[in-house]
Amino acid sequence: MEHHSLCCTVGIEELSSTGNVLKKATHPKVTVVLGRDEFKELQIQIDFPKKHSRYSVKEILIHKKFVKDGKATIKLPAHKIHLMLSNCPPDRLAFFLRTLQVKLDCLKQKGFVSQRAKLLSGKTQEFDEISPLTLKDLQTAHGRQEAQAARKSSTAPFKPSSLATSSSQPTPSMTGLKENRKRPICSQPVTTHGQVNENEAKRQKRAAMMKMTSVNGVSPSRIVVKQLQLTSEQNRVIETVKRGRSIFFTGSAGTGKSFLLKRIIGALPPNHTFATASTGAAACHIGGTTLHSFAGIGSGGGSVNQCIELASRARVAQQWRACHHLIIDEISMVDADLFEKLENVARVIRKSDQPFGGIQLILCGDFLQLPPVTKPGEKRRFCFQSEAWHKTVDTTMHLTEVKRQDDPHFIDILQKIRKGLCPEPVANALLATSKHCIDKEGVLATKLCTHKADVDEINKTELKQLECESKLFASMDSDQVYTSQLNFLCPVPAYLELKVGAQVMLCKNLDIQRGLVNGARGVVVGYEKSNNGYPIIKFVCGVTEPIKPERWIFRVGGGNTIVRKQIPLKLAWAISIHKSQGMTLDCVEISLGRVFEVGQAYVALSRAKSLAGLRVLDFERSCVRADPTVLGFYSRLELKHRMMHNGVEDDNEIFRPNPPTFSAKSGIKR
Ligand SMILES: Nc1ncnc2c1ncn2[C@@H]1O[C@H](COP(=O)(O)OP(=O)(O)OP(=O)(O)O)[C@@H](O)[C@H]1O
Ligand SMILES: [Mg+2]
Repeated sequence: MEHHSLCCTVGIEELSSTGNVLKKATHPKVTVVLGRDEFKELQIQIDFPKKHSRYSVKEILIHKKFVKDGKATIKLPAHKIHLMLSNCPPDRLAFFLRTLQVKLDCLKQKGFVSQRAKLLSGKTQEFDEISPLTLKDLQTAHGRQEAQAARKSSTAPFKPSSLATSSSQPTPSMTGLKENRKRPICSQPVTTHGQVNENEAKRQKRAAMMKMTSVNGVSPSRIVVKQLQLTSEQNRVIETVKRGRSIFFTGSAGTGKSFLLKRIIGALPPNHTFATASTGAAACHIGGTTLHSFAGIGSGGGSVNQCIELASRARVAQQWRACHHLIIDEISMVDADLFEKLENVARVIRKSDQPFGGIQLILCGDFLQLPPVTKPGEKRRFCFQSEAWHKTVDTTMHLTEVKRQDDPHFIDILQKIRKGLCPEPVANALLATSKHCIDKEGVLATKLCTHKADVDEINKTELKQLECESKLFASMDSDQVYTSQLNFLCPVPAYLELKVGAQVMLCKNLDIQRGLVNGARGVVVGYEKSNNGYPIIKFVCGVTEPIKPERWIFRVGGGNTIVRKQIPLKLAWAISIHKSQGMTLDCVEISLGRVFEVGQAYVALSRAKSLAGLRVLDFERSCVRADPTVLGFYSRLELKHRMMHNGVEDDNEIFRPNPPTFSAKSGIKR
């Protein structure tokens, strides 16, 4: 169902022969279906409440610049029609457009039935939903694109730079296209997340892809799926979300909670989905905004009535009313008081007696990581201790497969630390890391500090000590009015000062396969000779390459977005443990002498991908602490789960905090 239909808003523009708009109508909540007619030719059908319209598709133009925002325009020149799709779940829209494009390419390869043959056929009109994409379709379409590229390049003068783009448009000689077409390949359907339906099909697909790689030198993942696949437990969470349940999903650090949230965001309609997190850094990981900024209740410190008054301002209230799905990452840092106020505000502003005013909540985090910030002397109350939590959250699910680390020994150490346990072997293993030499070819380990003042001091001093000239890179912000908001939300500064030798960290996933991922560590080794003079970074993963500006887009409510374009780097001699929450780091040095918070040591240690990439200084067993209230909460959940399901896993609630399981890479079975 996912590949061929879209439920969204459709604007239909009818054009004159000169291209002027004659008529325009917008239809919210209609279904756009991709199908085939009786001649197996492509059709787009729009299902309105009482009728449908069909358009045969032979030539199309697709504008997909805003697919990530759930918007695209399909131009059908033969019909003089523009279909403007909006409020589509972004991932689903991307897959729909891909299906449309690929199926059309395949059809063009095969050839259309002539008008005369159609008239003479006497067939009755039919409409069948289109079949899912298969590897064969993808290859056929890919072959057609290559042939087009080859035709273009045979007429265009040779440009050396065309080699640089060959990774996205391989030439036939590079891909061995001919051999490729003859090779038998599986033709199993591919789903939204690129999974084929059967295990055997998976195996065949992998084998086919491996063959393609070896012959073509082209990454098959580029041809087939760019996205990493979800684990089965991640899939179960996404299915529960799609069923409309208000859910809290938890799991230890690195089990892919934020990763999954991004997929959930991609599966929900953007106009009604608000992605937030308790901190700016965490919000940035999921491309959202802070919970405070969404809620529009200032710091949340006022009384409930004051909060309601603040949230009643037109722009904020409109946001609350538009929200059907509220996502909150790093929920552990939201305290009970704030959660209760938000629940109250939601009911009043939305004029609904339902919990949270009927909004579906998608909460995610690990309460054994950083807790809510409290003032001295204030009693801490976690949001799971609130009445509002019990009223709202109807499903709790647990992710158990650790994806950040793949060494079972290190995962085991981290699991103990998470629960506040530090037996002697664990302490010894961590103490032994103080001798680790983790600085690699000029890339020094990032220091994780307990206090922010130390971070600023270290980065400033270290940069100053480099004797060469500095270079300043200024960001391009969509609107100067939002610069301070962007400074808060965006991981990269408005002005990035670099010097050769500066320790930096990548703040965006650029190329997962090559290790250019958010948190990847590197050092500045020079600048491009071109006009732009972008910094050339040598990364720990072995890649050395210039880093160009990237865009960060933040939804600030009401469908509005603010954008910053900047080099995706920040100084990385040091960062604070609070800022590091949610990150994955290559090489880390942690000073735990001044730990002041429960879960702080766990957050710091669990950023490292491996023990080998970790150096712990001033380690004392006393710095490992877990909050007893949280431990109680998790044990109660486990007990409840055992009692309800007698150890049998249920679709609605999974709770298996013990023991941790490991990703396939670790080689340990669950
Ligand atoms: N299904 C998956 N396949 C491959 N990699 C994955 C998958 N899920 C998560 N990852 C990777 O695992 C790492 C950790 O994921 P993520 O940051 O989402 O974990 P988390 O549970 O949010 O951790 P934390 O509690 O520290 O915030 C990331 O590098 C992410 O890309
Ligand atoms: Mg996370």
